[in-house]
Amino acid sequence: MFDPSSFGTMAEIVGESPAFRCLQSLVERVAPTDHPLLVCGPTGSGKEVVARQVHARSRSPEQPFVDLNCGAIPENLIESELFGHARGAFTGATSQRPGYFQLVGRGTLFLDEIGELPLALQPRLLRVLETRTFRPIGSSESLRFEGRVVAATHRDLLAMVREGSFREDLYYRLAVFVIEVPGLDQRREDIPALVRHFAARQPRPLSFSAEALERLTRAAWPGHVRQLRNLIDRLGVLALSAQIGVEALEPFLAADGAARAGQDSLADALLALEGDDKLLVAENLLIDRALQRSGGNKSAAAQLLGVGRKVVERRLKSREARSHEAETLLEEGRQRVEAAEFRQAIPLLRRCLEKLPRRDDVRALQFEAYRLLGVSLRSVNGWLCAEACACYEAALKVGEGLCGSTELASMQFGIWSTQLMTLELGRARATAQDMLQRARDLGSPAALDEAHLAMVNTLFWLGDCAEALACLARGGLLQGGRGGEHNGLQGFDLSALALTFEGLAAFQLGAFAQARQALQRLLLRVGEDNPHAFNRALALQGAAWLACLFEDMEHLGPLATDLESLSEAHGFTFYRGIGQVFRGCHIGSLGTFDEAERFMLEGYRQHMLSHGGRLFHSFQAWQRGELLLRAGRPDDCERLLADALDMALEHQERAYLGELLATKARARWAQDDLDGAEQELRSALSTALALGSVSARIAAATQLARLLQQTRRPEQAAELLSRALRGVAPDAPSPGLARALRLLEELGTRP
Ligand SMILES: Nc1ncnc2c1ncn2[C@@H]1O[C@H](COP(=O)(O)OP(=O)(O)OP(=O)(O)O)[C@@H](O)[C@H]1O
Repeated sequence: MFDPSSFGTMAEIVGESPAFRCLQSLVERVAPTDHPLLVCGPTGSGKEVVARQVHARSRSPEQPFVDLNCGAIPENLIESELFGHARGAFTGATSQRPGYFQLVGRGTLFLDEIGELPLALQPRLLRVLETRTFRPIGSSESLRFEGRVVAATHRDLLAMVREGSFREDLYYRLAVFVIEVPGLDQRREDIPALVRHFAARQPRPLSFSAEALERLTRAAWPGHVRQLRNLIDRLGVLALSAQIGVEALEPFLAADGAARAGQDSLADALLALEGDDKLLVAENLLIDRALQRSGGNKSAAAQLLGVGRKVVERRLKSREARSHEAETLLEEGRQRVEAAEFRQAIPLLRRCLEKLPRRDDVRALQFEAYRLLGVSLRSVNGWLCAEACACYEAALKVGEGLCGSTELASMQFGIWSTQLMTLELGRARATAQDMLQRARDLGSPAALDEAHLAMVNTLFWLGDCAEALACLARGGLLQGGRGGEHNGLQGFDLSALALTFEGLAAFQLGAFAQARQALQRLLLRVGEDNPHAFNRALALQGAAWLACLFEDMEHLGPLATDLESLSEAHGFTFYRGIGQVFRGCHIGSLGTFDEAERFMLEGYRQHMLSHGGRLFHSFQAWQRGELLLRAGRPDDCERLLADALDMALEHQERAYLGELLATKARARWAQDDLDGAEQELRSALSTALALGSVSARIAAATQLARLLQQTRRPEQAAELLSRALRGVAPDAPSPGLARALRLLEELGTRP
């Protein structure tokens, strides 16, 4: 609602967990831009608090923060609330009334529950975002919208787009930056600080014993921070003493649980249980619980269940028969897997899982069945198979506390790598977070190094290079971990991966000397005699990638060829694809455009995309776009990059977002659309600033300065370029920086 008292106020925001820090670092970077934002997260997780924080850190915190809940206002009123109306616009409009687009001024319009915005109004909101103008109902005059829209939702908007209840074009307009607020279950480390924060706000400040805090940290919070805050508020009023121990807490937690244990939620919980036949699952649960409560006495259990003893006996018998059948199927499945007959193993293991009851005493069988099914599916369908990944996830869940932690950590690595390859970056980050936790509990340096690298790799693709470098530093993995072997649980050479991501992240952050050092170290590793083919491929990949960024064609050619042939010989399909893309980059630099394009297309489509892998798409699209520009095909380049941008936005893959935007802008320029190119270059520049990508900032600013120079605005060009280069160390410059410095001199300004 419009609340003038809320100008610039910011609720205190509490959180220190890695997931929360990630969120904060994104907020810091996007807040000072004027891009629309989409804040996602479960109900009660703190989306509005984050939106207020964005406002408080925006360029105009003194302007209003206007909050409209799209789900709470009747459909027929939303339009006039948003746009306002002229006098006499409709019956009852006795005077002119300004809408939120006007009232917000240069402030923030927070559209909560954007998923509830009626379909009919969605194109109108899109128009405002695109043209920055709007017309009140019944008025002939257009007004300018000068504020910024921050939308929030707890719904899966992309799923709504797919089913047609939310417009795709509006989604992409809003989702340039998506801020995902993690639920409390993904940041339990924050619970103690939140408890203390809410406790201190009570009229009678509360204090909690260590055990009570521990109990709260372990409890389930389906209503997230709001539910936790409500519980502390209730304790503040009703607890007998201000010192809260576990005994004082327990009744409140139980009441909280009971309050939500309505019949609907009970049924929902049963429906969410695993197994195809939910009725059978529910029946088993009831029988087991009744037997447990009656100490195994079947007559007493039958009484509790409200049936005769014979019924209980019959059900138990048929259950035993099913278990026996499941065991036989599992044994047959195992034999098939051992004989590498994976295709035949799959139906056996599927049937085994159908027959197994969901009971604690058969967890070991379930774990084994899921694990073997995962292995078989992966062997038949490749390691990006979603069902295989789901099997590993299920095995991980039932295997918790049952089998060796190292085995579980390996399984989690498999899940993470599939999520990363398929660009499910939000889920990959959550898995990497769990991996870190598990590795710490396990106390295994190899698992910890692996988990750190999983996080670094994910952060890089999410476009958070500063956090990626910080994570490498926290894991002691800068400069490849300096000395000592760094092999993960899977036996990979983690030092080569650490150097690769250090180099890539440093390059994006403008720390070119650090990036060059990483390249040198990788080149040394490539030169070493390495009997482990996969580890050699990792080092080749890193070196080739950095050589490509530094336009070091002398090294790139042989590195790319080696990577391609080594991967082909050993069946590393994905790396073969990467090798071909780099070869394309090298051949393109020699001016053989058609052949270069063929290599790039084949590498990406045949060896990556056709196996479901989408990682690397932005890099290859950027490089292919550059090639098309040089080949004089700007219209093809523009089309390619528009698609690549859609994909990047859909997956929140921001590693090369600024570069994609800048190259696309140049394609428009090459088609003589100077105005369009200028606008897009400005947007590329502000995106690069928001992402903290110095390389993309330099590229966009250099092109924009050239355009300004060409359109007779040399002073503006010099001013813009020297501002963009501020703070960038000129030593060991990247080719892009060297070009920018040359242009600056040409414009008569000293760097
Ligand atoms: N990180 C945090 N630090 C302190 N308080 C928080 C934090 N996150 C949420 N809260 C508090 O939790 C409550 C719920 O937060 P908020 O209203 O922002 O959630 P929401 O995700 O927008 O919920 P909904 O989806 O229902 O609109 C508020 O009282 C808010 O002050």
